[in-house]
Amino acid sequence: MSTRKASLTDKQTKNGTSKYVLERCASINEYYDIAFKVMLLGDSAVGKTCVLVRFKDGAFLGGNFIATVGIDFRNKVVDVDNLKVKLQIWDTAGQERFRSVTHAYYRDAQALLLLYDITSKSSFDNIRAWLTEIHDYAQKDVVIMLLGNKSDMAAERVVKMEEGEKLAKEYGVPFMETSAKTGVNVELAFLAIAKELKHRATQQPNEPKFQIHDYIESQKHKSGCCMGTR
Ligand SMILES: Nc1nc2c(ncn2[C@@H]2O[C@H](COP(=O)(O)OP(=O)(O)OP(=O)(O)O)[C@@H](O)[C@H]2O)c(=O)[nH]1
Repeated sequence: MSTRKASLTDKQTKNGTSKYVLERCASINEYYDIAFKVMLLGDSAVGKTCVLVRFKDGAFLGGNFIATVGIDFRNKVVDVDNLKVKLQIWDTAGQERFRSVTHAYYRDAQALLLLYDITSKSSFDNIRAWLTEIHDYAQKDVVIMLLGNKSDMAAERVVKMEEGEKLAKEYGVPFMETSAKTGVNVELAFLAIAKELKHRATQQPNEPKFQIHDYIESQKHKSGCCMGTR
């Protein structure tokens, strides 16, 4: 598939860390009970690839920024209430010229992580346009989460956390600030999504609905870390 010109592979090869490619191959056969497709969306350079690599490998892809070409994916299996949940996470190119490629993938996604960069006002202002695209191309009941990334860059911040919260509230979606560099809230974001999707897929009629906002709040308090989570 020509459009899956592996962005991660490109980046990793250029950074001399091709072990990621091998790890991806090894993980393909990992056992799982249930699988979901998750997509990362947002402007170019907001940190989508770095958030994915942080979640998958616990590492930060620093150094020169190399834009994703087209779309690529990586798998990660997480435990949710004694079930192995495989997240197939699609990393999309934020650049406008790849938009028609990524549109084709929206309809298969059960969850979308929509990112902006807290040091980039334009990436935040474009969130409304991204939500319009989501409305046009994604499934009606897709799970959406808004992430304000690069929370470690406090000195360069131009988007207040309250602005992110307000926008998320307006659209009724969960929100948190993340840092692919320090790892703050990255795992929590994906786990919350995995739990929501698992509950939707397996919920019995008399079972209470999973409350993703409450879950995020409870985890935030449990970890004693509240920086950047709402
Ligand atoms: N300080 C800091 N830098 C980050 C963070 N996340 C990403 N970056 C940097 O931001 C730049 C862009 O990151 P990418 O993950 O490649 O951005 P992207 O959204 O995948 O960009 P496209 O592939 O063009 O869509 C890189 O130089 C990263 O090192 C973060 O949380 N903190």
